[in-house]
This record gives sequence, C-alpha cells and structure tokens, in this order.
Amino acid sequence: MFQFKWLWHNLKGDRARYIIALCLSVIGSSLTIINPYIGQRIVDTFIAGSDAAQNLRDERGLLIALGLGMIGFSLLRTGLSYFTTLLYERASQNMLYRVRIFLYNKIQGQDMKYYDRNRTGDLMTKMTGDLDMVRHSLAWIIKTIIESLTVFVAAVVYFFFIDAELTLWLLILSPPIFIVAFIFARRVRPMYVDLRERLSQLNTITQENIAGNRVVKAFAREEFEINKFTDKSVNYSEANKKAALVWLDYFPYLEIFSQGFTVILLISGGLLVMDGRITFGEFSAFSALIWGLSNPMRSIGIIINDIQRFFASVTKIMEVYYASPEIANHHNAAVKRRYQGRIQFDNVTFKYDGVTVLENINFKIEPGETIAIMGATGSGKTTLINLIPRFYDAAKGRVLVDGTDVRKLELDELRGNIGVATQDVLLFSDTIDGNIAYGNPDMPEEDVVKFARLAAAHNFIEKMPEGYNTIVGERGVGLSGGQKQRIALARALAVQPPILILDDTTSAVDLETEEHIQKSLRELDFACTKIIIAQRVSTTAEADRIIILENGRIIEEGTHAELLAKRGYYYEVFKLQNEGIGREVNAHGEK
Ligand SMILES: Nc1ncnc2c1ncn2[C@@H]1O[C@H](COP(=O)(O)OP(=O)(O)OP(=O)(O)O)[C@@H](O)[C@H]1O
Repeated sequence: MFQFKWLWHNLKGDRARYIIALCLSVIGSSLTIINPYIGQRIVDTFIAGSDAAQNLRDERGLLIALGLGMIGFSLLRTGLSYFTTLLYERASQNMLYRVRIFLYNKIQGQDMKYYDRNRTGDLMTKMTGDLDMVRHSLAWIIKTIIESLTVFVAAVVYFFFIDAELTLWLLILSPPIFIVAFIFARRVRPMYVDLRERLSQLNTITQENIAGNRVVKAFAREEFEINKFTDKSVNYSEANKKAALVWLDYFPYLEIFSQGFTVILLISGGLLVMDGRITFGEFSAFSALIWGLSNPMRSIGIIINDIQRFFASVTKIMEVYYASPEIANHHNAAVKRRYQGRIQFDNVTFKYDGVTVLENINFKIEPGETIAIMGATGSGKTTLINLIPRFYDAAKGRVLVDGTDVRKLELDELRGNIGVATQDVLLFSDTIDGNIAYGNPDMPEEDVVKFARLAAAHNFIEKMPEGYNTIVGERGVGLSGGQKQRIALARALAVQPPILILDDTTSAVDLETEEHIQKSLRELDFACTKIIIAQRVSTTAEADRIIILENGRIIEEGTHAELLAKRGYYYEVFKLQNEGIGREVNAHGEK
C-alpha cells in the first residue's frame, strides 16, 4: 500500500525506534497469556484439582510464587506498555515535525498557479489536522492493530494447546466478523473523504472571514457570515454524525458475534469440563483469555473509522508532498550576478487556464529607462509585469532579461534582481524596520531610513510612537493605505534592484507626496530600469515611454507628448483627469 510506504519513508531517522516499539508491542501483548496460564495452574493445583486441599497445605510456597508471578508479570506489562507508548510518541512526533517542515518548504516552493488553485483554508487543514491524523495513526492505530492481532494469535495458539476442537468452534465466528467489518469499511470510506472535504471548507470560511473582517464589518454582513459559517458547520457536523451512525448499522452484528464467543465457550467449554476433557483451570484460562478474541472484534469499528480518516488525510498530505511546481526555484545560483536591466517582450501571449489575457506583446526597455504602463482595469497590466519575475510563464513568445529568456535564468538570481511593490500591499506582523529590510535583513538602520525617505515614508514613521520599531499588525493594520504603499515602496527600493516594478504603488498617496516619490525615483543612486503601472497622468508623464494596454494588446506606445498628439486613449485619460482644474492641452501635448 503506497500510503504505508510513504509513512515508512518518512520515518527515516526513527525507524529503529519504531521497530523496537512494534517488537515491544508484540512482546507485551504476548505476555497477556501468562497470567491466565498462572491462573489455570492455581485453579487446577489449589482450588479444583483432586489434590487441591493437600496442595494448599504442602505447596504454599508454590502458591505464593504463582501469586507473586502474577503481580510481577502485571507490573512488567505495565512498564513495557509505558515504555512502548513513549517510543511510539517519540517516533511519531519526530515524523510529524519532519513532514511539517518538508511540507512548509514545498508550499513555499510552489508557483503562483498553485496558490491560484489552492484555498488557504485547505492548505491550513493539511498542515494541521491532516498531519495530526497521520501522527495518530502511527502512534495509536498501528499500535492497536498490532497489539490486538498479537493477543488474538497468542490466545488462539494457547487455546489450541488446551483443546483444538473448542478453539475451532470459537473460530467459526471469525469469518462472518471479518466480512461484516469489510462491508462496513467499504461503506464508510467515501464518507470520511467527504468529511475531510467539509472540514476543509469550514476552515476556508473561517480563514476568509477572519482575514476579511474589515469588509464584513464595513458591509454589516456579520449575520450573513455567521449564517454561512453555521451552514458549513451544520454540514460538517451532519456528515460526522452520518459517518458515526453507519457504525450503528453494523455494531449489533459485531456485538452479537463478540458475545457469541462467550456463549460458545460457556456451552462447549462446560460440556468439555463435564466430560473431563479439559480441567477447571483450563476452562478458567479460556474465560480469562476470551476477551483476546472478542475485544478486537468490538474495537474493529473504531479502528476502521480511524483507518479511513487516515487514508483521507494522508491522501491530502501526499498531494502537497508530491506536488512539483512548473516554475521551480532551485536556489543554486552560487554567485548572483547583477543584471543590467534590459527587458524585452518578444511576441508574448499569455493565458490563464486557456483564456487569452495578453496577445502578441512586443516591446523593449533599455537599462535605466522608465516605462509607464496604463490601461483600463482588467486590460492585463499586472499579468504583463508578472511575467518578468516569472510568477507565470508565457504561453507563446519569450520574455528576455539582459537578452536571455527568463526561463533559462536562475530563478533566485532573476528575482533577486527585481524589486516589486505589488498592488495589494502585504506587510508582515513585524516592526516597520523589519518590513523595509525584508529583502536584506542585514541592512544597517541608516539605510532603512534612507529608503524610507526616498519613499516619502520617513516623516510619518518618525511620528509613530516607536518610530521604526513600531510593530505593524497583520497585513499592516494600523497604517493608512498610502502609508502601507510607501512602506512597500521602501521595501522594494531597499534591495537596490536593477529592475524596479511598481504596480499602482502611489495610487493612494496625495499628489504632493507622489511628486516627492517621483523625484526620488529619478535620482536613485543605483542604476535601475523602472516599470510603473499607473492610472494617473501625473505619474506617467515623466516616463521615457508609455505603453497603453487594451484587452491584452498594446494599442499605443510613445512619450507623453507623442501620445497626447495621437489623441487616442491616453489623450482621453489626460483630458478627463485635467478637466475642471483649468489645464489645457496644446497641440504638442504640453501643459
Ligand atoms: N490568477 C488569475 N487567474 C485567472 N484569471 C486571472 C488571474 N489574474 C487575473 N486574471 C484575469 O486576467 C485579466 C487581466 O488581469 P490583470 O490583473 O492583469 O489586469 P490589470 O490590468 O492589472 O487590472 P487592474 O488595473 O484592475 O489591476 C482579467 O480579466 C482578470 O480577470
């Protein structure tokens, strides 16, 4: 079974410990037949045998030794069981730790497509509940199966030695029990797969709701969200109940069969004792060990349920474990070169799941140039810049950086040469200083301040209670939209990249601040090619060239003056943005 092979593979480092635990389980469980055996000796020698009274007088030492033996073996079993559980826990916790780190690395190494397709809640479920289920199966399910089987086999062997016929009578019950258990397992399995999916949905809703709490509050949709959550919660709970109730359909049969062991033992065992074929002591050993046959049958339901949960969880974990990204970062660029910053799109077409979003894009950017990209929302601007750091790969054509196809460049090196300030600003729960120095944690404090100044962020940071040491909440809570954008800009500048990509980074700052930022960008003390997505003409006007996108195609390209003279899309936007503030446009596009 592949899942068990996978478990074995991940036990590496703890295999010896786990095997010792399994062996101790077998030894400990085999010892369960010792006390019934001693009991049998005591009954036959001192209670029910023909010489019992005599033996009680003459062999007191033996009686005490047998009694002490019983206590001793009980203590030994308890000690073994304690030690065995310790080993199982150690091995399973170590495996959990290793697999969790491995999965986290795997998730980190996935490309954007993976994150587009996988829900955060589902990934969280895999990293927590599913992993714990796998650990539980290693530490408890396998242990229980091994111990139940050993007790079962030891009891059967012992019974055979006493009386083969009575043992066969007892074993008659085993096949129907296994058939019932098998049917139950088949029926319940899809239920646990479904249950696992519902749990993931519940986690997704919880995660989205907490992450989006501001939107929920802004629209006063708390009740709607509570109802949505309640629905999913009821859904999960119902599925749980349904799976648990299935067991009730089978439970009576298994219980009857389990009771059957005792009934058969009482009837046939009693007859055999009356016939003198077995002694009272042997009969008492049968009675004492009969639980070894009936107990595994009783707990078969719990074991099967847990096994099904294990399969549902391990399958989900293996999806992450074996997922390989189409765009992989191998982190093997020994020396990272600094690029010049030349960019070319050579007949690039891009599709999201078959839907064309960019078509036949051609342009060149020379090192040090500033290019502005403008276009209606959804025209493909973000998609276009996403192709440069290879967040996605083009379906057709090539994206070249410094003359080399990005697919041939070392990903780490490529991304290390690009500073990006994305449209949705995400700051980490860390100090402002830590956020700005994210790409270069060893950066001295004065450099952090320098880049904050360039991004027009220094003044407001200084006024904060703890300045650069102020901790910003999750996703930058506690800062205005414009403040977050400026910290994100400082973070992108702080890596001093030869290629800087700004996706609508100044949309939320006032015009004066924007002017300051533009001045800083013009005067950077390192060589840098800049690609700026912007909607404001005040931002694009300064660029060396402006590219206008419409429905994934370039419809205009040129300088501010050239595009105004063209009287096309750019001219219309310019007119719209300047209407009402008294500016006029002359034939040369000058303000
Ligand atoms: N991850 C994705 N999966 C599928 N389709 C996507 C994805 N991201 C964007 N799209 C689609 O691709 C098209 C271009 O999106 P893109 O984000 O590049 O536009 P944009 O010009 O940057 O828009 P905006 O100015 O609103 O940010 C849109 O139709 C969008 O719905």
